[in-house]
Amino acid sequence: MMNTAFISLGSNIGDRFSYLQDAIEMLSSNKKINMVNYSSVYETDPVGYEDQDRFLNMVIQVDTELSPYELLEICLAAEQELGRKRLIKWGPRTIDLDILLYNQDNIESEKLTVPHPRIQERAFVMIPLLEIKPDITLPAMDMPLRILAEEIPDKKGVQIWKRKNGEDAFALFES
Ligand SMILES: Nc1ncnc2c1ncn2[C@@H]1O[C@H](COP(=O)(O)OP(=O)(O)OP(=O)(O)O)[C@@H](O)[C@H]1O
Ligand SMILES: Nc1nc2c(c(=O)[nH]1)N=C(CO)CN2
Repeated sequence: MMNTAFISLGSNIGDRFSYLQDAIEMLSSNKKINMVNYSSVYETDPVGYEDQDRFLNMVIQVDTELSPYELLEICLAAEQELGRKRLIKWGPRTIDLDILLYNQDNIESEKLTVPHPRIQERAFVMIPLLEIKPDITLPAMDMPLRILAEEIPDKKGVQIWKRKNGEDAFALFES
């Protein structure tokens, strides 16, 4: 069965854009993952732990035959491969991949919580997510995220860094 998932990517160490590109290439190289869409790349003020460099953040949409747990394993493996180290909670990282949504499923287990529990607190997630899916609704919410996000906190801390051009899923990385 084909499933749709939204994944957020973030990086604030080293060549941040290359980490985003490499992570997307790793996910796309999996035969069971198809890139469907992606947002512009945003430069964002750090949230949670503030004494660190600004992030590049973006959101991608994929179609996949993988279960949510298999998709998580692929994301964690890509993080490992790209040198992610967990030193400080919410601290600097070469790459962070979070599963925001998987269809309209609600998943709550030790390993995985979907929808990602902090979507609605994070302008750096909501702005790119709404860019690619303006009418998105979170499961068990009777209102589109766009309405819930009208009073997005810290909107000023999220600025376009590289604008998406065209609909081709790889155009972003060609220019
Ligand atoms: N929706 C999800 N997407 C990715 N990882 C998740 C999700 N829900 C739970 N996890 C678990 O969280 C762990 C990763 O935590 P991590 O250190 O990346 O958190 P973080 O990205 O720093 O913080 P935050 O969760 O606030 O974004 C993974 O090992 C995974 O098992
Ligand atoms: N701007 C920004 N801040 C963060 C980010 C992130 O990706 N972007 N990730 C965090 C932990 O998941 C904590 N804080």
